[in-house]
Amino acid sequence: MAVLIKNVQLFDGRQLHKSKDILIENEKIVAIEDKIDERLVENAIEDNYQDIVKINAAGKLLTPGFIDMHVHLREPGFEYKETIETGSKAAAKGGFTTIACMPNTKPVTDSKEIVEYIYEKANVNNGVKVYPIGAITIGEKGQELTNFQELKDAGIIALSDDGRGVQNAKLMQEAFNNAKSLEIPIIIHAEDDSLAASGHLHDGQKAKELNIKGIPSTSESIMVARDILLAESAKAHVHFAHLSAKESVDWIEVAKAKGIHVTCEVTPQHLVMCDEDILEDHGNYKVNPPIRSNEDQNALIDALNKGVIDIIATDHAPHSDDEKNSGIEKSYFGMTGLETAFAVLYTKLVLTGKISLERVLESLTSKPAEIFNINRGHIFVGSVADMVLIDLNDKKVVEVDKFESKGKNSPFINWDLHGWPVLTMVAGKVIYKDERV
Ligand SMILES: NC(=O)N[C@@H](CC(=O)O)C(=O)O
Ligand SMILES: [Zn+2]
Ligand SMILES: [Zn+2]
Repeated sequence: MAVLIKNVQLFDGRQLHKSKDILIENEKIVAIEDKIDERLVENAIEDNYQDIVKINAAGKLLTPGFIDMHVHLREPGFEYKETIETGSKAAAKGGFTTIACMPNTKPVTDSKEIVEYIYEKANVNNGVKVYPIGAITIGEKGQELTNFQELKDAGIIALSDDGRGVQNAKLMQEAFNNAKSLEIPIIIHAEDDSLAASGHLHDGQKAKELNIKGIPSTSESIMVARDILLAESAKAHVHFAHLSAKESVDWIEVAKAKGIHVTCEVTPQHLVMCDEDILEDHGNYKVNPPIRSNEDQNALIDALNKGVIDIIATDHAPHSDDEKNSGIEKSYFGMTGLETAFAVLYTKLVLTGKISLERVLESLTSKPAEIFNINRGHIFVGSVADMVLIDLNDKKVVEVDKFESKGKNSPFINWDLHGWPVLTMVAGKVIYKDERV
């Protein structure tokens, strides 16, 4: 099987090219040229008894398949919220071809059995590559470290207690020391429980207005500062999940300048919203860390532009309607995001001139690949054909009824967005296609 994509704007993982033709044979990209002569291709392919699919992609953008290092697939244990299968379908529709899933499942991904279970389930789906993330502590209880060697041997890509912060500094120091000796990155959910103290929204104007208990920025930034220090002393790689506060970003800038091995991510929701955008007391606006002030939002955008923030990750966190539809105080934390991520970023950041298209694309492709050592994220001759075709001019209102994800808890419902993935391919095989392509 061969695919010839013609006249497409190409982002190769580093830069944009105006118009290219790309030939894919079997799993790989075999040619990228300004013009590929179709007759030559047809002859070559007939000789090899292959079928050829031609796609005229004039006006569309082709990029490496997106890589999302922060997804909650909820399996095992919370299949009513999402399964590996429904999450993989949502990923494909959103243009993601590689995702890493967080360990706050039931049971928690704290043993090789659960890692193996996820790999088994993931491989029977549409081809989206799923990497499990193992827990730092047993049951994510923050008391006893898991067996990092066993988890590494089973194939985890990183360690995290996402969903909660590890409160005990001594235990965290030990975790960094062990992770360093095995060269495993640790992804930090930065939250100090005593400061967060069961708040629900950013501790600012909106929380006051709605008379809802706030979560101060210091609950995040104190842990960012602590874990920079602990990672520094262990010489380990620390990656911070879903940054929300200006002060956290300031500490990361300092740490990077000192040469500490620190990387971090930001979510689309924290980049495009601030607490003033919370229009009603609805659970869909509730996420941990909370959507913070406009000043924080601007600091996050600025940091992504400067490279202080390295990558974008969705923190796709599906929940059931019952868990989200009874007001902010009673709802669970978390937002779905795989299917809307690119259109949200493109419409609210690229079209408004706040961030360049290249920077957004790089943050979703080559940068996460580089940081987590994944052999994807580029479109070069010889690379595996994990790619997504995007119609930048396509404009649609977000309708959750059309989501592949079981989670309908999106803060972007009814947003009018440009730039939708229309075809997603893994190793040369089409795994999602808009009916109009
Ligand atoms: N982000 C969230 O608000 N929720 C996540 C947990 C997490 O990412 O910390 C979840 O698992 O639902
Ligand atoms: Zn988290
Ligand atoms: Zn998360």
